Amino acid sequence: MLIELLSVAEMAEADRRTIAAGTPGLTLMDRAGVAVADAAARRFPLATPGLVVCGPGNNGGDGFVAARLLAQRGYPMRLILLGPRERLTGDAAESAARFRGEIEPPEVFDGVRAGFIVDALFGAGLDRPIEGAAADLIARINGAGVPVVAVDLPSGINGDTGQVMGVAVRAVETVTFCRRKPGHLLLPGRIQCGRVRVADIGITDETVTAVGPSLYANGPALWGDRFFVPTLIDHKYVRGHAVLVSGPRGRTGAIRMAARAALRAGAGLVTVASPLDALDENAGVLTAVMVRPVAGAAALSDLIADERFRAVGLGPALGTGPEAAALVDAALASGRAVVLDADALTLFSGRAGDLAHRIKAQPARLVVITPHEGEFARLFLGDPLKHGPKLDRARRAAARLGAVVVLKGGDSVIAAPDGRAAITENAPPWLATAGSGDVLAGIATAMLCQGMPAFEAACAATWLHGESGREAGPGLIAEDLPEALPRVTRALYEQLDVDLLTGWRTPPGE
Ligand SMILES: NC(=O)C1=CN([C@@H]2O[C@H](COP(=O)(O)OP(=O)(O)OC[C@H]3O[C@@H](n4cnc5c(N)ncnc54)[C@H](OP(=O)(O)O)[C@@H]3O)[C@@H](O)[C@H]2O)[C@@H](O)CC1
Ligand SMILES: [K+]
Repeated sequence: MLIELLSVAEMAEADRRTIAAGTPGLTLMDRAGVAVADAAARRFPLATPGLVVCGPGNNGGDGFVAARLLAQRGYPMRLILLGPRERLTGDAAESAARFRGEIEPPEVFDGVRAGFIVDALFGAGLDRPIEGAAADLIARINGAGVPVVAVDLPSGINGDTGQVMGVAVRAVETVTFCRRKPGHLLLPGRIQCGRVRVADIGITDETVTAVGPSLYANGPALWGDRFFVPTLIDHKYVRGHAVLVSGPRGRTGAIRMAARAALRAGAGLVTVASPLDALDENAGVLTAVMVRPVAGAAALSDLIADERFRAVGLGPALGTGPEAAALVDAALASGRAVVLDADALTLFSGRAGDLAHRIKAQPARLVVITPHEGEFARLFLGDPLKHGPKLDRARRAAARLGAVVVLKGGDSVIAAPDGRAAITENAPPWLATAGSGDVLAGIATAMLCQGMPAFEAACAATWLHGESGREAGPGLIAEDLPEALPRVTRALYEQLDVDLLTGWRTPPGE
């Protein structure tokens, strides 16, 4: 699937440019209607009675086209229009005029015997909460117990945010055009969409590029060319030495999981920097991961002054007292790439400005932060940035902090200070388990350690984390995630055409 995601405004701009370049809007609408009719025909046997529910805009226009085509193909079709027919304008009015069947009012809904419904009420033009007759119609659609194919978006889902605008259709399939929109990936939109199909309606790739999208679906197509793959001639220091900073005695498990994940994710060497009182606890159970006694912030500074330590990860069970704060300061003052998670973020509760100040003191250095919603809310306590749609918040936080932000969840959003962002869609529900975030922090540290740029590193880490969750399957505990990474990495190498004997990537055309 194509990786660019277009905002509603970008899609309208691509549409406008395509029309200006000579393709009539009605042609685009016809192609959209064909794609919807094809999707319905693929799903429902011929002669299944269908009901198309049209709204007052161009989404409804697409519905009129689909109804006409399905009727021509032999489906007994009925069509309901919300609002007076005279309100239809432009291409939608023209498409309504070409529809030969009866246009019925919403009141007849309950009397219609349908085997499927095409939802063409609202798409990209939904701009306020749905109330009254429209809300009532959506409730009836959902209550009908009949599969729904949605045109562009399930009506009620905001295309930019994935949020439900009061009420929303629940579809089994959504047919969208040109590229997916953020609302197809962001929750709860993604669930309401069912399967998403992208139809080509003749908007060229050049037009999409010209519109300048900066949002992507997270996957190897986005960052694969920056993913570090070791070759036969590389020694382990090429992959860097990562440091994970342990919490105090009795709270060391989290960092060991992060450390193991970092090693599995390809860091050349991994060291757990351990307070003295926790040394036995850490050393007793670590083997390939090394342990170093690090007595406080000054000792951490000394350790990572060595440039072979490329990346530092800290936060999981670090603590939130002054000693922990000093450790975070030492990491941020070091010039090494840094991943901040959990307690390292809680330490800056309501003080995002202080964190930004520390990060921006070294603008070229890479910082990734991995808050879940609770940590994000604490970080921006009392700040308007705390409110609003997830994608917006992640982007504004990244710009404010000068760091790449991974705002975690079932639809983790990764945002960079330069405005680029990605939405992750491969996380299985069972990935939300104790310690899962610690593992992600470890993988992210490993990606930075291997020299990936911060945005790509964060995207790759989040994707690998999701894949490992899928690979481990239901019932997983966080310890399973690092163990699933080898299989996930092998599959990724295959996808990236990496020769497993040499680590070389197959040249194009080979
Ligand atoms: N872009 C493309 O390339 C192509 C786009 N195409 C299609 O066009 C669709 C976008 O069409 P669109 O812009 O006309 O918007 P649409 O979703 O029909 O809704 C607008 C209407 O709904 C109304 N309305 C809004 N909110 C409301 C509410 N809460 N409650 C009640 N009413 C509400 C609003 O009314 P008003 O605000 O004027 O009162 C207006 O009448 C897009 O999703 C795709 O399917 C294809 O044809 C192919 C090419
Ligand atoms: K719709």
